[in-house]
Amino acid sequence: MPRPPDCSPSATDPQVRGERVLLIDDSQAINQLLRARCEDLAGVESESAGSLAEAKALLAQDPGRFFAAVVDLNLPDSSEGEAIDLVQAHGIPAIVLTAHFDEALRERILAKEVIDCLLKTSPHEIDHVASLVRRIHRNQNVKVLAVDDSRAFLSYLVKLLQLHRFRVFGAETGRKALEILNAEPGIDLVITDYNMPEMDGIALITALRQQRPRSDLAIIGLSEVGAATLPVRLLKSGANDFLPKPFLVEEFYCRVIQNIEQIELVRAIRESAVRDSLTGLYNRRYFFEMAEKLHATAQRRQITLAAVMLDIDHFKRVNDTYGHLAGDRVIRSVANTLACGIRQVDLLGRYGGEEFCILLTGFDRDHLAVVLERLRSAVESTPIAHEGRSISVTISLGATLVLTEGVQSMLDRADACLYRAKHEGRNRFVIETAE
Ligand SMILES: Nc1nc2c(ncn2[C@@H]2O[C@H](COP(=O)(O)OP(=O)(O)OP(=O)(O)O)[C@@H](O)[C@H]2O)c(=O)[nH]1
Repeated sequence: MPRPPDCSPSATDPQVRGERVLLIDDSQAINQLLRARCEDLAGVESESAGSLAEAKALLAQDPGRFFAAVVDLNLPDSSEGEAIDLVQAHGIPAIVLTAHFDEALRERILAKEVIDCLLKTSPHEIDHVASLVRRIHRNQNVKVLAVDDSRAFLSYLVKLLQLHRFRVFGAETGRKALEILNAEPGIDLVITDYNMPEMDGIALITALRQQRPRSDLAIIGLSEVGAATLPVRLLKSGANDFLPKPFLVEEFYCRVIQNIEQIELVRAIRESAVRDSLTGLYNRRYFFEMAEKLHATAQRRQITLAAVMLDIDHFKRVNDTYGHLAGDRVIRSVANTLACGIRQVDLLGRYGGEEFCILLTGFDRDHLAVVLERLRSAVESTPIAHEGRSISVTISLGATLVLTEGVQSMLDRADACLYRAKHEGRNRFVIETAE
């Protein structure tokens, strides 16, 4: 899926608690296989220990770097699951691996409040572990709101969700839930009880649906076993799913994960429809869709609108000298530099090939010149590493502040300015104003 350029290093995001997974298994082969699958499938780095003693040594320094641990139940120096207790004592949730399985063992391990207990008998199972590691890693950035008027049950829900590393919010009333949802952007899942005083689950779900559709916010309704029609009433009022209380913890996690992944899938499909696959910038179609709105607002409110066209100088030479893969890398790097050089409110898109377009509101000529010079100089001073070589490129930019009838005609005028900038020697900008 094309992803928008990232100007903030996610590794330093204070919300992300750990970036690595700890693998504890006395089989080197399993550790190596897991390490490879966690990297390939989950994009997650790992550190491994072959025994309880080695795990202790790894955890002696900065255990906060681990967001989860995959723990073999039987180690040479531990056969009673001491490694599970060890990682949990450091606040690290555990995925437990066993070579064989029976119901009594499963019960005993799940009672230790682990993420899951899985077999490690086939490569298929190892992939399953890696998928779970990816899920837990991602959960660190997924916000979930739990709503229940019973304080005890609410803290139980919160605990279950925190074990899977979600960022959890709790509310004891529907009204409080609505307050949290408005104050905290980006909540993806609400789990709400039905039986609550003042505002019951159905009233809360109805209110939530007025703000966010099913495809954007998942809701799971919970209720004690009661009226047979209750699940269907919850679903009809807008819940995506229903779970009777009390539930099996494993079923709870299955449903939470399914609902979160549904939301992520819809989001990914939406994103890939509006983003260019090489750069992650908006594609031309979506750029125009948004640009028409900005243009209409600028006309209505009488604010200045600048249309900018820019392209990479002598880009054909980059392809000819270093090859098309290098050319693609240069286009990606320039896109990233541009994205980091403008404000969030500005609109940037890939126009085609090595050409980009930007719309900016509220700038006079002098301020626009400052922005364009900043972009020009940022690209010039950002060499791109490719196969041990460093490629430097420059850009030329053309811009108009003449607010004509449509976006296309403004971009045509900006393109004429870009042509002048090329003609005057490249690596520069030309701005057209109304005077
Ligand atoms: N690698 C790569 N090359 C592309 C892509 N899209 C277009 N190109 C190449 O970009 C080059 C654009 O070259 P020209 O339009 O001649 O312009 P230029 O060499 O940049 O020269 P000036 O614009 O005049 O400075 C062509 O060789 C295209 O094949 C792409 O997605 N990836």
